[in-house]
Amino acid sequence: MSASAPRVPLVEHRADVEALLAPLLRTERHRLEAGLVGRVAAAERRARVDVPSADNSQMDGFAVASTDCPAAGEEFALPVGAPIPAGAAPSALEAGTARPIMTGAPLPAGADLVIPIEEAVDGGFDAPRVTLRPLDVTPGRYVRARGSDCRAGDTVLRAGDELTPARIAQLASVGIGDVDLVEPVATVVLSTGSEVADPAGPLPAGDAYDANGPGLAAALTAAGADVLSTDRVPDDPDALLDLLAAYARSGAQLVVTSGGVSEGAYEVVKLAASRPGVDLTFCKVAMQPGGPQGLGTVTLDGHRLAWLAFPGNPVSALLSCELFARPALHAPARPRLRLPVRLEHPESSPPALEQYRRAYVLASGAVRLAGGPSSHLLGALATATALVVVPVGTDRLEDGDVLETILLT
Ligand SMILES: Nc1nc2c(c(=O)[nH]1)N[C@H]1C(S)=C(S)[C@@H](COP(=O)(O)OP(=O)(O)OC[C@H]3O[C@@H](n4cnc5c(N)ncnc54)[C@H](O)[C@@H]3O)O[C@H]1N2
Ligand code: MOO
Repeated sequence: MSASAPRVPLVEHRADVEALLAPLLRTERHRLEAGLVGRVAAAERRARVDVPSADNSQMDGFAVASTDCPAAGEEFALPVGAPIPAGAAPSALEAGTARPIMTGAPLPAGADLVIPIEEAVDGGFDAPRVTLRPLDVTPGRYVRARGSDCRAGDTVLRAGDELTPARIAQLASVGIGDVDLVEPVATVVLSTGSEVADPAGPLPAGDAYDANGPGLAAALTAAGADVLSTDRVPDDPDALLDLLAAYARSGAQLVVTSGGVSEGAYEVVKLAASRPGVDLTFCKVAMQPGGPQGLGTVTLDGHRLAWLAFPGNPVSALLSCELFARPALHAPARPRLRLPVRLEHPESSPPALEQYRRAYVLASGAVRLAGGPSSHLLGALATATALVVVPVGTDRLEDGDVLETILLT
């Protein structure tokens, strides 16, 4: 592409990445179990039962009819009937009696109120009579109504929802034993660049340790991908294609590369793009960091891989994963809020680009920018808790400006 090609709007590139990855996303049914925590639902589920399944007691105490109780605070005695443990199917309450009832036990027909044992002033669960002085005798007190948590037929899971511990608990509580989930996409991560070194080894002068391999592998794993391997390759298209052929044979569905997509003389991904079997397009997205992007497919030995070619600067690579790969892999959406930005002095932003600034969320509910806008400033991203989105058309940020903020934690 020429240097003057128009910038592609971010939403357009995101849609292209989604279209590329959509055929890779399979759905499978799984038995509901703890190991599914963090996975993402592919389909809606509805409650099979009311929860609670019957009107039941919220306290250990006595089930009574409110019509048998004088006013709140007054003392009165009632004969004690058969106790109702949790799990019992109780007979009806005889008028003018009290039944010991345990938390979670069904309310007997005829009772509309539970008086907790702490409000018994004489007698108890085992005595023939109990004297009560309730603080309140309003019908429904300490009664959990059938269906007050969830009604049969209510939607309890939507496509795209993350299976959190609470969701797993609720699904179980409404009788759902299996769920349809988005299956992890088999992914390989490849850091390109002759200067990119193994973090376990020595660092030759002027080189850089491979931050993108571990970083992208972690980000893709967090997005639900199954990362099969992480490798490095020098600026040599033959070496790159050899690795891609091995990936294609290994059952990988997606390769994510970093580097080699800008305007230099040794852009290895761009050089590989002219080889047989490689179908990649390159563009500059109207964003910063993360402008130079490539996407497409590579077909080698009869196996086809989708290919996301991210830029090499470490913040650009991680941001590309956040904004393009995550939604396309159907990872749960991050919370987005509009928050005021606290600045010591005004900051500039390139008005033609959507700029992503690293930031901390303050206890006050505002955000403070962390570090500068450059795409090599990985340290600030490592400590940031949010990304502030400076929209296209903005050339200056002032203290107190309210901006969309993506929460990262
Ligand atoms: N003439 C132009 N030059 C550049 C442009 C441009 O539009 N015109 N765009 C700049 C932008 S923006 C970015 S982003 C980078 C993208 O370049 P590449 O994708 O080709 O990436 P590299 O050149 O290979 O690397 C860039 C930078 O990042 C370091 N790097 C690369 N991989 C890793 C890694 N795995 N771990 C740590 N650091 C890595 C690399 O050493 C470079 O410093 O291009 C600009 N140039
Ligand atoms: O787009 Mo580059 O990612 O700004 O450094």
